[in-house]
Amino acid sequence: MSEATEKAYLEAKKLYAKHGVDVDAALAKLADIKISIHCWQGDDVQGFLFRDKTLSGGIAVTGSYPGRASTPNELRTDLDAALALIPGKHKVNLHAIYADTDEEVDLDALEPRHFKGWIDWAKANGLGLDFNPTLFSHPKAEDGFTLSHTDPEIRKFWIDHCKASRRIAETFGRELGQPCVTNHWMPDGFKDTPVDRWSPRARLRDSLDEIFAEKIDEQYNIDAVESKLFGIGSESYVVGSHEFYMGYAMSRGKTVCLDAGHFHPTEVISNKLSSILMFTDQLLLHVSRPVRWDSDHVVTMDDELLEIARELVRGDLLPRTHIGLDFFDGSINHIAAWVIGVRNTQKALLRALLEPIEQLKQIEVEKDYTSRLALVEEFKSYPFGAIWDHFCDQAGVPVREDWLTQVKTYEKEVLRKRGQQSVMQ
Ligand SMILES: C[C@H](O)[C@H](O)[C@@H](O)C(=O)CO
Ligand SMILES: [Mn+2]
Repeated sequence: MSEATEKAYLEAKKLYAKHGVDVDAALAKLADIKISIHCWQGDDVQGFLFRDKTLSGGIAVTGSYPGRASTPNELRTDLDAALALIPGKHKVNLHAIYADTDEEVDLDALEPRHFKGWIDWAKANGLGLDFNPTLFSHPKAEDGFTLSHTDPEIRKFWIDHCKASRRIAETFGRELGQPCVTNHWMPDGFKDTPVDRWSPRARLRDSLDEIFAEKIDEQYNIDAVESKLFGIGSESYVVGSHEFYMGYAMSRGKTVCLDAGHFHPTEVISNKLSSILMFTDQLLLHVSRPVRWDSDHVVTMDDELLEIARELVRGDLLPRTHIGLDFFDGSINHIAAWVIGVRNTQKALLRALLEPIEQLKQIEVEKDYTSRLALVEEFKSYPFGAIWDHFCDQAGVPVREDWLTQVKTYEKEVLRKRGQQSVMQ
């Protein structure tokens, strides 16, 4: 560590200690938090199974930054490059379309062996894996309906795909010694106001019940369900709404997934965490950033990210929350996007861990709202950056923006040599 970094760290530590904040304990907690890094930022949600299919499902990637991964090996090499710039040991979140196989296999016939390359790589790198069935970018999802489709044949195809996905996830969990979270998200919905809101939801409920009827040990696989308010082409009605999945998860013992970009523009997920975890065991987060119509911009250190982190820390909700990221930006360096998103999420958690929580809670109980506001505001400018620099240094990853130099070198030596691909979706 440079002398200046060390000095700044020791000075900062003294300031926090004045308020009874144990910086070492905060850093130990931070080191234990795994972030699930979504593989799909690395290739603009293209996957490897259906290379000629364009992205569907009411989500979109814009931008054509050169060098996106187009093979499993390239994607893993890119993830290696990003992970080298991120402190701690994490998880990687795969979608079914990222199968590593030369076989021509459809989604309903996928098996754990099609993901052997990922399992071997995760094992070698001490990483966990999470999973998602892919219910989009496929001919059988072309009219925007999957598990709630009116055609029983199409529903069966997607039910079989989700069943296959849970078996793959179970293998991930068993092989890697840590549970795999399998998140079920599907785009089903109508562009315009439907006449019948009930029937698609009844069909979705029944399809999910059939998928989850197969017992899989929760030690290896945790099932989550992700709602959405609207997508492109499903502006008026989404079958899997927030209320639908709240009810479904609560009644079936499943895990709710909250995506920060899936609610009304002024509605925030930070205010939902304590309510949901009051009544369920676990929660999955898709940390993202909505911007107007888009739910998936790269995570920045904005107010909502900080508030999510504070809720998790102040409510002691971290042990019951799986933190995943979900964004895809094709207009910037794909590796930098991962690094920015993960490091920001970690930094927000550190800021929350460095707050004098007991003192603030006591002040609130005493109804001294003036001191509450004053202290919370003052703590926003406490020198958490010096503590973060120390954490990065101890973890052997670049301090501050030094990581960008490595990304630029990687771009020059690896990404630019892959050639210019057109990725505008
Ligand atoms: C690719 C993911 O499954 C997708 O982003 C989903 O999680 C989502 O948020 C869709 O809007
Ligand atoms: Mn999501």
